[in-house]
Amino acid sequence: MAAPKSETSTRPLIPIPGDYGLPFSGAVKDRLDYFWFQGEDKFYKSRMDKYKSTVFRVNMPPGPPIADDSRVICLVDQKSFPVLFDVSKVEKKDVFVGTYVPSTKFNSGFRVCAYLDPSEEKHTKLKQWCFNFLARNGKNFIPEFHACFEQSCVEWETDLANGKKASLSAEVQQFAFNFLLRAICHQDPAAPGPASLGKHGGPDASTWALPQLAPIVGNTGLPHAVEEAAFRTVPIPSLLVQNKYDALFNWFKTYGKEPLDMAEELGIDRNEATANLLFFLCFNAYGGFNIFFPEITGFIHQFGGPELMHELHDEVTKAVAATGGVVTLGALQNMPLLRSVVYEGFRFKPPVPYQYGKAKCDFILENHENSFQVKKGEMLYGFQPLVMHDPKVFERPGEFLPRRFMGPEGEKLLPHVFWSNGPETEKTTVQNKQCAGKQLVVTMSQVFVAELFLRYKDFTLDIEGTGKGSKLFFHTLTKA
Ligand code: HEM
Repeated sequence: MAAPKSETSTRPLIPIPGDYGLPFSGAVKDRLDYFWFQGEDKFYKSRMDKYKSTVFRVNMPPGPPIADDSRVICLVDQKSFPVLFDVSKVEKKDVFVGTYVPSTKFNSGFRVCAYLDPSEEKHTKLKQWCFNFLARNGKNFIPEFHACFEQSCVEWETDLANGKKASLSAEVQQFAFNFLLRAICHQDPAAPGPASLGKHGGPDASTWALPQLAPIVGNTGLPHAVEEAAFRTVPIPSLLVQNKYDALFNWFKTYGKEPLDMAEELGIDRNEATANLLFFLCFNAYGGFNIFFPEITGFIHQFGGPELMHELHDEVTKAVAATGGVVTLGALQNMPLLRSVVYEGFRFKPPVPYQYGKAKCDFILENHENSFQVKKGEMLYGFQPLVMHDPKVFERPGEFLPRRFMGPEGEKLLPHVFWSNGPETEKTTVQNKQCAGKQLVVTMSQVFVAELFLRYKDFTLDIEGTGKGSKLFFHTLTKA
C-alpha cells in the first residue's frame, strides 16, 4: 500500500526512520560508534544505507553526562537541510555547538550573540553592532592582512633557508589573528604595550576555544580512551583557561575603544560588548579562518598540484597588473578561477560542519523522496559536509573540481553552498542566524589565496600527525 500524502507535501508521508535505543546506553552506543567503532563518515553513511533515507533519528555526541538529551533528527541532503535556516520553524537559542551549552563562565557570564535566537532583542543589537564595526573598518582588512601575511612569509622563507620546518599551521595562528584585531581595533596585538599579547594571541584564543568544543571534538590524533576521558566525562572547567581569557579580555578592554564605544551608543553594556567582541573576533572569525586557511591550502596542494598553482599564479599576476601589483577588491573581480577554488573549498569541506535548531511547531519536512512529520520540541541537526556532497545537486561531489563554480552554470550552484549557515546567495541579517562576517570571509579567503600566489609560483606541503591535530608545513616554496 502506498504511503499517505501529507497536506502540505506531494511526497509520501512516512515515519522518520531510526531510533534512539535505550536512555543513556543508546546515546553512549551512538557516541562510541561516532568517535570509535565507525568514525564520522561511516556513522552517517551506514545509517543512510540502513534506513534508505537522508533523514533519520540518531543520538549525537556528546550525550550523557554532558548533554541531557542527545536525540536528534539528522538531515544530510540539500532538500531537508535548509529548514535549519528557517527561523519561523526552528529556534536557534543555545544550539550554537549542539545539544549542550558550554558554561557562560567562558564568556564573562554572558550568553554571547552566537547562542541567541533572532527573536531575542539582544541578538538584534549585537549582530547589528557587529555589522557596523565590520563596515566601518572595511577598508582596513586587505592592507592589514597583507602586512601580517608578509611577516609570516618572511618567517617561512627564513626557516626554509636555514633548513628548518616552515609551519603553515603555526603562522596562520599569527596572521589570521593579528590582521583581524589590527583592522578593527587599530592596534597590533603583538606590539609592546600594557596589554600586549605578544605572539600568544592566536594560540591563546585556540586554547580558550578548545574546552568549549571538546565534548564534540574527535579525531584529534590522541588515543581514543584519552579523548573519551578528557573531553566527554565532565565538562572541562573554564578555570583551566581563565588566564588566557583574561589576557584576551584585557586586550580588548584596553584597545577596543572604538568598537566598544559604538556598542555603548547602541545601548549595549561595555562589559557585555567586550565579551562579545572577544567572541566575534577570537572564536567566530579567527576560529573560522584558522580552520579554513590551512584547509584550502591543503586542497590546492592535494587536488590541484603544480598545474592549478601555476594557473592561479598567472591569474593573480595578471589581475594585479592593473592595480599596481597589489591585491585589491577590484583585482579580485578579475580572478574567476581563484574565486571558484575558494567556493569549492567551502563546498568540499565546510569549516563549521554541524548545525542545530529546535522545532518551534509541528511541521512537515521533506527530503528528495519523502515527507516526514516533525513535532514541536524535536531537535533537528544537519551534517553539512554530506549536504555539500549531495549528488542530486553537485556532479562528481566527491571530487575537488577547481572550476566547479565558474561561468553561468557554476553561478547556479551558489544557492546550494551553505558554509555561512545559509545559502551563499542570501543576505545575512539581524533576523537570521547566517554568519555576520559572510562577505568578509569570502573576500579574505580570496585575498589569502591571492597573496599566496602573488608571492609564490608553487609550493609543496608536509603533513604531520592525523585528524584535527595534524599540522601543515611548507616543504618547498617557489618564489615568483
Ligand atoms: C572562515 C571563517 C568563518 C566561518 C566558516 C564562519 C561560519 C559561521 C557559521 C556556520 C555560523 C552559524 C553558526 C550556527 O548558528 O550554526 C556563523 C555565525 C556567526 N559568525 Fe561566522 N564564520 C566565519 C568568520 C566570521 C567572521 C570573520 C565574523 C566576523 C566577526 C563572524 C561572525 C559571526 C557571528 C557574529 C555569527 C553569529 C550570527 C548570529 O548570531 O546571527 N564569522 N559563522
